[in-house]
Amino acid sequence: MIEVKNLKKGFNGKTVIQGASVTMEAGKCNLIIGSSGSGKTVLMKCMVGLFQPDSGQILYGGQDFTAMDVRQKTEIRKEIGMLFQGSALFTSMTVEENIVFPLDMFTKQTNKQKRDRVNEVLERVNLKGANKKFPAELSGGMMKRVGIARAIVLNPKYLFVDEPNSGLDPQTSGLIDQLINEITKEYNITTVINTHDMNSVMEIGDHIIYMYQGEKEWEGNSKEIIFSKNERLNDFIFASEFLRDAKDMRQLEETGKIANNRNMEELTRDDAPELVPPSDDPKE
Ligand SMILES: Nc1ncnc2c1ncn2[C@@H]1O[C@H](COP(=O)(O)OP(=O)(O)OP(=O)(O)O)[C@@H](O)[C@H]1O
Repeated sequence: MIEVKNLKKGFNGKTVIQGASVTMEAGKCNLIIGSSGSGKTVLMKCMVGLFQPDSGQILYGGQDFTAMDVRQKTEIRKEIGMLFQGSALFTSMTVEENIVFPLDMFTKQTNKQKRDRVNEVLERVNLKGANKKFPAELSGGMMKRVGIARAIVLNPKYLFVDEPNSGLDPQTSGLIDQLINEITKEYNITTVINTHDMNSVMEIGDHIIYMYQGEKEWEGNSKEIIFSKNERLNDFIFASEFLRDAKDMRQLEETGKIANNRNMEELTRDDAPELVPPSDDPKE
């Protein structure tokens, strides 16, 4: 679990994060959403220690990361896996060399142990045997999977993923989301994802934080987001006409004003009660 308490961060006198408080839960995909410039990346960079907050606290498993010295912060960083935009693979290194990099940095494992671990994570991301390939030989989705393999090679407790679906087609995006979601549950990782992708929000949004102008405006899960009454959030997620229509349909279904498929089956059974159209008479 990661707790962010009253976090503030600004640049050149302009406050970007205005006292955000939020908890990232273990074993869940915690999604940060919000329009461009709302502070999602700055919040994430503060959490992983790439930016020093102006004030507030970030607690990893109850320990205050912001108050730690360099040695203590390094210990926490060993527990953090990161996948930032574009996969950020080293292009001159093979897949295996890319994945072994954190093991070289942070462990004293033997070559055999490292090779075994690389093979294990490659298998986990369905890239068995891709060890000797170079990034240029891989598709965008495969590169993301190598990035995920590298991010989990140290068995992290925390996983940070920035825009996992950027540059991917919808189907590949779905597969990457699925993989991140499975890994999160399998290893009980606290996963934090910055995303603009509404499919991800609906598919893997165990816990969603909506940022608006540097503050947490709303939080909830993928079921609650559809019924939220928060106007700013609704303007953001239902920006497209299509999604607005889909939302209206879903609300009507939920409130029983229209028959969904299941109701329709029940209503058309031979023994179903006779359908009586609703009356327009205001007295009834
Ligand atoms: N290093 C920096 N120096 C100065 N200002 C910065 C810096 N990093 C971010 N900002 C400013 O902080 C604000 C929030 O930026 P941030 O990148 O967090 O937005 P975002 O919500 O992640 O946007 P996007 O969805 O486009 O990635 C922006 O106004 C940006 O210009």
